[in-house]
Amino acid sequence: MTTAWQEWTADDAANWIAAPTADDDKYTRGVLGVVTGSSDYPGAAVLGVEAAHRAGVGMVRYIGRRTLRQAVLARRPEAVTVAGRVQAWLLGSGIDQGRRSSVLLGDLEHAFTERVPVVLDAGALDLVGTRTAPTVITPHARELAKLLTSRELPTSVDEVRADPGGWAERAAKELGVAVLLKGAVTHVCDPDGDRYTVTAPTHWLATAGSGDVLGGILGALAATHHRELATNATALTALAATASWVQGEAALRASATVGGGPVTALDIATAVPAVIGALLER
Ligand SMILES: NC(=O)C1=CN([C@@H]2O[C@H](COP(=O)(O)OP(=O)(O)OC[C@H]3O[C@@H](n4cnc5c(N)ncnc54)[C@H](OP(=O)(O)O)[C@@H]3O)[C@@H](O)[C@H]2O)[C@@H](O)CC1
Ligand SMILES: Nc1ncnc2c1ncn2[C@@H]1O[C@H](COP(=O)(O)OP(=O)(O)O)[C@@H](O)[C@H]1O
Repeated sequence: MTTAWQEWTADDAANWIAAPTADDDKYTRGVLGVVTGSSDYPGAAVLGVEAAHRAGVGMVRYIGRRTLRQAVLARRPEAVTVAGRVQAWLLGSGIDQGRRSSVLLGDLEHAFTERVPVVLDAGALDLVGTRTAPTVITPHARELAKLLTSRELPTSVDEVRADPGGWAERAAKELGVAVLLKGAVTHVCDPDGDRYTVTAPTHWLATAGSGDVLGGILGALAATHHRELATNATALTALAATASWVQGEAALRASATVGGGPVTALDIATAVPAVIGALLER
């Protein structure tokens, strides 16, 4: 029997926020490794790292070429640009799949060898299934259509948009990973049959870089729940729904501060701590 899609709520999201304790340090709280951005899209690297910090990760290790490291550090001096151990990876935002250098491809593939949870976005989506690490993919409709077509499940962006839940489910089953399909209603599901929708509370969310912010939030949540994910990979699905909920609520809050007006991706990231604070108070 197929279960209905369940709308993710504030109470659901509140169950998936990890607050630090007296026993914690930055490492136990979770370190997120990030391989994102490119000379075409340096901003995606900045936005993802910014959002991860705002979502309460212990530390971010950003891996990328010098100009990207400089851009990230200009916004977030807290970021560490030295390779080392991480508890989760965020890969691909702002990367063009067709223009990956061998060094970049090496960095992306190396991330997979560690068997820690991986968030795959944009230019790293094609790596799905190449390793067994717990994985969540975060495509929009066009990216999902392209990915499925490349895996001998031909479809089009129009077909995905007409039945986003159906295609998200098919992708989860075919690829064997959790899927977060972005849209005005975001569909999150996994091969085990967990199925959640997250309805955007404001359409101002649809702004350039908003998805890069989502990737940072989700990466941070995966890193801060690394212990739980080690024994329960399906937690990644709940964390993905939570990240989408936090992103939407942050956009709503940011918009409220300007009388319901427009927000930028950076505004969304900046509003994330207040959303997390409110969830912890519930
Ligand atoms: N600040 C940053 O660093 C940002 C970085 N970003 C990063 O960018 C990367 C690419 O992500 P994406 O989703 O934009 O690209 P993609 O899936 O290839 O789709 C392209 C499609 O869009 C269409 N299209 C283009 N212009 C259009 C127009 N004016 N009006 C209408 N349609 C238009 C175009 O159609 P065409 O022009 O070919 O007809 C094509 O179908 C990704 O890595 C992401 O992380 C973003 O987050 C933004 C902020
Ligand atoms: N009409 C809409 N209303 C509200 N949110 C939307 C709408 N369309 C898209 N979104 C959200 O906006 C974000 C766009 O992300 P994405 O497509 O990756 O763009 P970008 O690559 O510019 O970051 C996603 O989180 C998606 O769920």
